[in-house]
Amino acid sequence: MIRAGIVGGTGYTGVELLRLLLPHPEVEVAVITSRAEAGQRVDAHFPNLRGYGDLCYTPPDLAELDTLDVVFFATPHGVAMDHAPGLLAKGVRVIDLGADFRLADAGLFARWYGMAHRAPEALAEARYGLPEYYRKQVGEARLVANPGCYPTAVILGFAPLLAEGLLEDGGLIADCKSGVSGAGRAARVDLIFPEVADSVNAYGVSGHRHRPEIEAVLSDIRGSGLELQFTPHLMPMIRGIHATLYGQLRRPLSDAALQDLFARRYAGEPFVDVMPFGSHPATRSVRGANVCRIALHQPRPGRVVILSVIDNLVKGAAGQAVQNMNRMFSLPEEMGLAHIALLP
Ligand SMILES: NC(=O)C1=CN([C@@H]2O[C@H](COP(=O)(O)OP(=O)(O)OC[C@H]3O[C@@H](n4cnc5c(N)ncnc54)[C@H](OP(=O)(O)O)[C@@H]3O)[C@@H](O)[C@H]2O)C=CC1
Ligand SMILES: CC(=O)N[C@@H](CCC(=O)OP(=O)(O)O)C(=O)O
Repeated sequence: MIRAGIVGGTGYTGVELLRLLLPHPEVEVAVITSRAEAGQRVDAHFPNLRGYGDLCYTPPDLAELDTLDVVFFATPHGVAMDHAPGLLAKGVRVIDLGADFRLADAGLFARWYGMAHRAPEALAEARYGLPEYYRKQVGEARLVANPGCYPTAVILGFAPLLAEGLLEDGGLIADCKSGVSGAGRAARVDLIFPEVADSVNAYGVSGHRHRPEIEAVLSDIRGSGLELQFTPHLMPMIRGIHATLYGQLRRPLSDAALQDLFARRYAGEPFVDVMPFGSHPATRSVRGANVCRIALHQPRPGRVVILSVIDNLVKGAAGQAVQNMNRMFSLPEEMGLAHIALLP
């Protein structure tokens, strides 16, 4: 059995990790941390986990984490970078659901996250945990940077066309909507029910920290630098990300050729569903499942619109982290991730 620890076990992604890892046939969750709830039973706070053991929260303690096989950091940025080097030195593998190791360039990290990177050596060895594009690297990694939720939806949608050099540089747009759980569980007035219900707003239009992540990864996949407009919106729903991606083709492609390109690129990928051409995937169709559903449109010749939906807490966070763990420990990638989305 893989002995796993979760740092940040009271947040939405930490609890989602528990939902996926407690029934995982090859994993024993040995440590779950919370500073605020140390000593409390996990299922006293999260009754959906009753019947899955008697785990209690402990304070984050490096000596205890040192003894594990893998530690997941489901913490705000700036936490994992302080612990990862010590854990790696003890042979513990690390998966960070936060942003500490996503931007390979420490200068870029400092600019967007407002803090100097405190573990540049670990940053240099971290691998970006999007198995559909970095499967081999994830399999060999000791430290995996789990992608951001918006970047997962945007990259999986844009990458097949960009990798083939089929999109013009100008006019790449990612217009995205997120459920409120994307902002985490910490109390904030702008996230209480009367503030978010029955209303929609854009935010971060002039610059959101996921933009450099998306641009860096798509540039890497394409093999040359690119820029895009990323516009996130907060939606009055709990889970889900819906990305509407706009691009202009460099040369004419029929609808059937477009569809075939995506179908071939994601053939055999257990967690990417290329829907019939012209479909309109709903976030509801991925709720609770580790899947990204993609649909293609070409409303006018050359204008491509790609729709990509994920559950931010599953394929956008905890599910992808388990997929990465499976890969790092040479288990089948689908293990423990066979959930069908909740409908309605
Ligand atoms: N929500 C989402 O949809 C997604 C989130 N992410 C990222 O995953 C990470 C976790 O997100 P989320 O679950 O939403 O966050 P939450 O705010 O819901 O939870 C944060 C958790 O981290 C713990 N924590 C906070 N500060 C520290 C610290 N200094 N040391 C140790 N533990 C700490 C908290 O517990 P306590 O304070 O009691 O120790 C809590 O359990 C973030 O980096 C986020 O950006 C990534 C993709 C999607
Ligand atoms: C709705 C909402 O507020 N979403 C968050 C992004 C999700 C997240 O947690 O950020 P990471 O993926 O970088 O870890 C935001 O826009 O800041």
